[in-house]
Amino acid sequence: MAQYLLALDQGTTSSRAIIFDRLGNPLKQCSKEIRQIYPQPGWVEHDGEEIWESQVTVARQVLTEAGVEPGEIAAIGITNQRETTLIWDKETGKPLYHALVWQCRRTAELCQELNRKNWAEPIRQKTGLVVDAYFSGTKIKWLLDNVAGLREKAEQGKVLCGTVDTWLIWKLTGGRVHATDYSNASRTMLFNIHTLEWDQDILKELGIPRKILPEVRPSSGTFGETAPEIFGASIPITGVAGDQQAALFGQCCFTPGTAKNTYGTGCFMLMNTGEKAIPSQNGLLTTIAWGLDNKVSYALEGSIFMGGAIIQWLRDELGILPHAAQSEEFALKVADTGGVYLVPAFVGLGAPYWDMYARGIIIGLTRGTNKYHITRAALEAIAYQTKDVLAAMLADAQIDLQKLRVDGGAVKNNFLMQFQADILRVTVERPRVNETTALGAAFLAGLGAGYYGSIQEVETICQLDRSFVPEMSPFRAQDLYQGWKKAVERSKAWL
Ligand SMILES: Nc1ncnc2c1ncn2[C@@H]1O[C@H](COP(=O)(O)OP(=O)(O)O)[C@@H](O)[C@H]1O
Ligand SMILES: O=P(O)(O)OC[C@H](O)CO
Repeated sequence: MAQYLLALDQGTTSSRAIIFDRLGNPLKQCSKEIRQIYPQPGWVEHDGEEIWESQVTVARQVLTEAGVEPGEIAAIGITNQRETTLIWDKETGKPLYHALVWQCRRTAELCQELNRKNWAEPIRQKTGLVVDAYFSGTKIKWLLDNVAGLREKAEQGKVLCGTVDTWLIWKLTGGRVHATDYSNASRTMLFNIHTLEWDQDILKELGIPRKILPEVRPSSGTFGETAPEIFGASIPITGVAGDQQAALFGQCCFTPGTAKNTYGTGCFMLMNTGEKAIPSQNGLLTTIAWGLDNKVSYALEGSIFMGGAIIQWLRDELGILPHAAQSEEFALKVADTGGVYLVPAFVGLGAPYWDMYARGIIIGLTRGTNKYHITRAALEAIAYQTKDVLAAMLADAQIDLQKLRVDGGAVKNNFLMQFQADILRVTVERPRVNETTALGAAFLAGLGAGYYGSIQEVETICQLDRSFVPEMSPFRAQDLYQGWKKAVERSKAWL
């Protein structure tokens, strides 16, 4: 009797596998780190074979450790680091180059060229994205232009290309299915998010043959079955979504106006905007949330480069914090930051400022400033950045937000969550299951396999751990936030 769902979560730093029961409880989870390859400053690669090997290893391991037979898995859901691009030989199934990772900046010059050729506006209109090396499109062009013989092979239809989900589907189905889902396609900068087709004009400009790209399918539905030799029995793959969209789904943000923020290394905030693709006037991305029940839902997205990574910096580089978890205790040792602000523009500022020449500052220092003030200022900076993005989102969507759902490694920090609620003036809701990305993939797979009858059934599974309601006076919150805005101005255009 198939009673469980298996989520495969292929992230930037690790491959994970989690088995969930019908009520969304994680039964068992396994993970394996993957190597980060930096061939040149600003270049980031992964080994495609290692992505596959690590993912299949943890999938097998989780089944063994949980004592669950493949036949007890109703369906597999796949979620993945987005934008990262692979290219492989159709015959042998071998990668023809390392995967170019979303963080890789090697195509920045290609993007500037596209901007010079006035592609920014058409690309924004068609794909909802800004022209940036972050997305897959220019990565594919780079591979075709720079890997010897690749363009000819591509023209002859001998190679296949895709994001990490597509690579895993291809491998899991024994090379039978070359497909992706709408949410992943919407991160390539090649996909028209309105007509739901690969865009011929952009493909032509970048010299990418249509035939190397995968078929695009709804996020919930049939993608194929795993080859029997992989797990000892075939398991249907019925859910696929990019990790941030999967987290939005795992947080049950099903209705327009609901939003989640993930506090990991960086922060990614997504708001469901329903069947409307809202163009951003405030530096956010318009993206596809998922395709489900013959409908496509859209989202607005704001990306913050430095989130929990600021805490890692205090720990590893400044050495003033023994463990990330201790940041809460440190912050609570002082009543406030004593007027200190930390603007973590270590790699420039992302949404909504988009200033790549900004650099980090700590400002407002006095003789009385100590490590507790600085730690508190670092945590507060995460909350202020989130407020910046949310303000842009509310301006774009023209709505009011009552609640923000949160997940990721840093949400364990109760001080941060309370301060977030105080600064945003909205209730911050932390879910019972923090593995929302994997849970979202499991939900999509469960719906696609008919394991769950409806989205309403899934909604009953989402449960809260704790809500944080604003306690600080609105005047004080406004005052503090104004200080932040002033500090941000000082960090801009530094280089
Ligand atoms: N208690 C805590 N308070 C603040 N930050 C924390 C805490 N625990 C972990 N973090 C931060 O959360 C991040 C890890 O979260 P995670 O969701 O695992 O990130 P990712 O998926 O990006 O690797 C790290 O940057 C770490 O500094
Ligand atoms: O793998 P993560 O969790 O760092 O997420 C990466 C994002 O999908 C990049 O867009």
